[in-house]
Amino acid sequence: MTSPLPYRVGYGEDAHRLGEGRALILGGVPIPHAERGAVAHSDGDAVLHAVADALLSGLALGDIGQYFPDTAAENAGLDSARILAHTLGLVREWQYAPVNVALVVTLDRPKLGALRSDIARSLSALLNLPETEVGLSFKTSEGLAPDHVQVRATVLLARVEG
Ligand SMILES: Nc1ccn([C@@H]2O[C@H](COP(=O)(O)O)[C@@H](O)[C@H]2O)c(=O)n1
Ligand SMILES: C[C@@]1(CO)OP(=O)(O)OP(=O)(O)OC[C@H]1O
Repeated sequence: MTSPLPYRVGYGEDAHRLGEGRALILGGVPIPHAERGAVAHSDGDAVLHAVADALLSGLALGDIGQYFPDTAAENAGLDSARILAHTLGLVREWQYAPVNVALVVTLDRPKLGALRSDIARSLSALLNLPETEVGLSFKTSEGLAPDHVQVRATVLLARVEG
């Protein structure tokens, strides 16, 4: 399976409500001292969900909910790294590979700046990309949406031979 295009662009988003008693995991990194975490069927890693959706959208392969329904008991508490690994497998089947990713994480609290390199390193390992190809922006909602985490992700995919 492949397409004639040498490059394809993908875009994904995810948002989760923040609730007490939940861990906040972003890009595979548990965020220390987070007062609230993502309320979700899986582990709620909105970064990995947005990146996986961006990869799928770049190849017009739908979205993660089609592959990992939130109605399936076996997906409860799912490690989102498994969603990303499955998605990367589909990308490889289509003979593409990610070239770079660019993300915007909107979260009022906690501040994430001190964790930028931890999150970039984790994403770089999960995506098999150099850290220089993982762009991370953090934004507050300026108090407009204090009860949720939102992530937007773009990815460039390049066709690979064989
Ligand atoms: N969770 C967050 C949100 C933002 N930051 C950093 O704060 C700076 C100001 O953000 P604004 O939304 O007010 O523009 C900016 O440098 C962000 O990187 C953060 O570290 N963690
Ligand atoms: C990941 C899945 C599956 O566990 O559930 P959630 O963790 O709720 O996440 P979401 O981004 O809302 O949608 C995809 C789901 O199918």
